[in-house]
Amino acid sequence: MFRRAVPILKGISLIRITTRGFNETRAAYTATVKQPKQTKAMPELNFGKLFEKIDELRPQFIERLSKAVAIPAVSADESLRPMVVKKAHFIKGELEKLGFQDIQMKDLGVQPGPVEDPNLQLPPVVLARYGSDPSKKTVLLYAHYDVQPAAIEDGWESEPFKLVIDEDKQLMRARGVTDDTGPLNGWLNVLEAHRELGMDVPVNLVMCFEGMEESGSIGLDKLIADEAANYFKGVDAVCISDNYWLGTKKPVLTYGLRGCNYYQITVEGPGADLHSGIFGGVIAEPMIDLVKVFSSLVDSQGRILIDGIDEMVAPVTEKEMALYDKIDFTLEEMNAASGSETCIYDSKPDILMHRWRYPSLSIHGLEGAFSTQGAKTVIPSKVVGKFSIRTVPDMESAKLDKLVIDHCNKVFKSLGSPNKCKTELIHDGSYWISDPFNASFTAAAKATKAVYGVDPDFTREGGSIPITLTFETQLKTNVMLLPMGRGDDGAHSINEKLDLSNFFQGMKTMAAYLHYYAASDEK
Ligand SMILES: C[C@H](N)C(=O)N[C@@H](Cc1c[nH]cn1)C(=O)O
Ligand SMILES: [Zn+2]
Ligand SMILES: [Zn+2]
Repeated sequence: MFRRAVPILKGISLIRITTRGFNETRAAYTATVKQPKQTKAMPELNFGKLFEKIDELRPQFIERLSKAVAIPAVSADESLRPMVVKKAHFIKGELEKLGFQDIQMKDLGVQPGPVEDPNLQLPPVVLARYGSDPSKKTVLLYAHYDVQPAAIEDGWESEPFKLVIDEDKQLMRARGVTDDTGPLNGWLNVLEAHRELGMDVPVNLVMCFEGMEESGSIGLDKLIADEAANYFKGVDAVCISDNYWLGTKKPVLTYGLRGCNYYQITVEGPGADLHSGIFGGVIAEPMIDLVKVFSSLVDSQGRILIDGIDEMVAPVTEKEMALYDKIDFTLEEMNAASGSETCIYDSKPDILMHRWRYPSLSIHGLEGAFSTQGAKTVIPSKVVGKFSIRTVPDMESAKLDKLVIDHCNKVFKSLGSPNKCKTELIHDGSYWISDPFNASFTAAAKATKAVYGVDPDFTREGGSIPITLTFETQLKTNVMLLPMGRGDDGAHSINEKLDLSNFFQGMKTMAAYLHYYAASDEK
């Protein structure tokens, strides 16, 4: 290793250090992707002032987050679509205040697929730039401003759309704090800290914030394809902060995601909901048919029962197996995150493989059925069941759809029911797996070390960010996932939280990442 002083970025001192290669975890990654190529020199930077400023701006950052999470931008709820649009405008306002340029609200048109309102408009994609210096690299920062549904009756300790700071636990609670309003705000705050310090932002920024991620990123693929040679021209790297550490202690960088194909099964028969005392045992009940079809999809050990799916999954290699033991994660962390001891597997490799590299099928819910307290003796006339399959290499989406729909049709036919049954895809998003041996991952690893004092683990994510592969293929760039929150944050669940330390350390990591990436010899 050698050190030599190199020119100083405004406000940041810089010492160049050659890197010697890759740690074991990263070397083991070769199991599933290409061989690593050596990344050249990466400088050491001093972030003292920048990190102090991020801490100092705490009241402003909490206020911005509090305003953002107060807007119930639930993309899955058609009746809340105006709120999703309101949040887009809130973000636009913040971008304007922070001096972003070329801010555009991209209209994606009418929402396709099964919707109640055939004229339902998709929420806009918010685009903005900061800087256009041809001598700098350009980083595209993607995040989503929509959130999952949430209601206090689900068991929240406090109103889901009101930011609560729990001083005892040193955390913030509200829908979206970790997924993904907190990280989205993180990028705005990083920019604010630079401006407050009069510090040069070391890269050009292109922001891309969407409002349909939680509903399959409908409409965004086309926008990215259309803008690849326009708004997104010159993007060198894409950074997404929209997932979580695997556990609660060790920071991670993420190089893979599962995909998600989301389906609905509609079973209908009687002309109206009926009295079960009058019609029970006499007419064919849609709910009974639906439960039969549901039960044919998956067993209680999580095994998918649809023929042909297992055959599409890429085989496990020895090299890949060696990777799992090195990851910092325990069954106890898994249980703590689920709030139970209901895990199907007890070994770390089994848990990780079933979370990252095998498909899973989840049954999410029902429309049209009696669902409140009490004992209503009704036969629902039409029920719509929702389920999804998390997809992995090498599953093909269209082939999977055919297997799923043929399976449901076959099982329904075998029931001999006079009802009607239709299975359809609501949305899909591809899995993604990348080569983490590039300048963007190296910069993020350096940033993580600078903030947390440890090397990050390199992980895959069981969840999905549907647009990731599209960025990679359309912009022909690397994508790097830089999570802010922890594995026990309760994303999509009740009492979603973000630890204050993760918010502030996360913003410091984001800031440091931009500087390390700018200073890297490679793109
Ligand atoms: C990981 C990310 N924060 C997330 O929660 N993604 C959603 C996206 C989604 C919704 N429907 C299909 N994909 C998820 O993984 O559920
Ligand atoms: Zn998300
Ligand atoms: Zn989510």
